[in-house]
Amino acid sequence: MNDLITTLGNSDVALTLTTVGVTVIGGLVALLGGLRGRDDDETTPQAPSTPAGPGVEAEPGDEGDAAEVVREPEPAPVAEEVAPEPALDRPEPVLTRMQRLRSRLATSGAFGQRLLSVFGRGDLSVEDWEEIEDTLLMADVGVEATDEIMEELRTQAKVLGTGNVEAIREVLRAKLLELVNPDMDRTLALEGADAPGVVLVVGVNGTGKTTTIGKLARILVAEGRSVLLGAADTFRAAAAEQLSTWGERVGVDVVRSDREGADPASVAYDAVEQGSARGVDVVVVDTAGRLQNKRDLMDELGKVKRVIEKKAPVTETLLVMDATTGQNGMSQARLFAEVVDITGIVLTKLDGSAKGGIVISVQRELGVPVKLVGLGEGADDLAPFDAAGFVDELLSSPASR
Ligand SMILES: Nc1nc2c(ncn2[C@@H]2O[C@H](COP(=O)(O)OP(=O)(O)OP(=O)(O)O)[C@@H](O)[C@H]2O)c(=O)[nH]1
Repeated sequence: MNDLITTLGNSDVALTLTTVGVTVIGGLVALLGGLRGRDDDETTPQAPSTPAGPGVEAEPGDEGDAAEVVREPEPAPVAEEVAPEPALDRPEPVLTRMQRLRSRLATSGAFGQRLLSVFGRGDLSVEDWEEIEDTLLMADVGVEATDEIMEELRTQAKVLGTGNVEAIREVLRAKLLELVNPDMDRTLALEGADAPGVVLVVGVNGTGKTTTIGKLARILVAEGRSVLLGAADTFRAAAAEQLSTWGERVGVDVVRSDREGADPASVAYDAVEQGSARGVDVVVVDTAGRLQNKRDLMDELGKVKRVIEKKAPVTETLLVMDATTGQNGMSQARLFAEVVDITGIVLTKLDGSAKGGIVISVQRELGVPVKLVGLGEGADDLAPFDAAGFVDELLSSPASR
């Protein structure tokens, strides 16, 4: 019908037919919407994105007709929700995305560059060494790793001379690389055995969990995988809405309950069950991260995981962490790690943080690799974490970027 509308739109007669077509679509959509409204108490999958949206939007001169549909008194709220459905996005390929994001990472977390500028002063005073230590601590590298780096720098500075910035850059590069650990396996486990891969996403609300899932869905779609999302953050209805919006943009369905406070484990189960039935490659499940106390969290996340695993094993459990929250974020991360087996960390908001060192401290603390980094609010601002690239950017001079 999409093609039909687009083709017919080139003649006057067709314009009339198109108008009828749009109205019929609007009516059907309203009908479906009405049914959905009555199903409020059930966990219902979102209707798949209809391809009519792009066709209708591409039609020049159709705006008035579409607006008419929206103005109809009866179906108005639903038509309003569905009629302006955007054309499917074409997610940016991962490689392009990484190149674009590297400069943003550099300008935000470049504490390495600040350290090198101190060495550029030549003979270092006690105050200069303190400044180096403070810079590392302020960047959330952590006390232990800071001690290690300081020791290495003091030793090597004696041998190489503090003013030899290029040689010190190499020392610092080697040490940071060792601490970031390029040997950790950062691939996402997305392959289920005779079942979809299941990615469970946990973390405190506000860290960027839902946004990250939206961005991750785009990456997976760009890689040619079929995806289904599960909105098991039932604590806040807006979270499911937000997830649906992300899903619609790349043509990914969302299994959700419209009832606030529905059982998260049952939504998660439905998502995995439907994912299996449809034969999708990956199901990504969003969860609520309220932290009233450890017991509640353990009960809720534990149950979600147990119930999902009646259907298929969870292949990847990602902890989403806000890089700007420093030590507070670290203690939350520790708590989540006690409650579920974290297999990877997503570090968000690295663009707004001068604390790139959190990569080192969180990996060291949890023994789990940072697998993805969020570098902005844009749809394609999520990239796989690349240890060597990260360290190089920390140390690169602004002129070389
Ligand atoms: N600058 C920046 N902002 C981000 C990034 N990731 C997420 N955000 C923003 O952080 C805010 C919170 O993101 P959400 O995805 O709603 O957080 P959440 O953890 O899902 O929280 P709930 O929806 O309450 O469960 C939003 O304004 C996002 O746009 C990032 O990498 N960089």
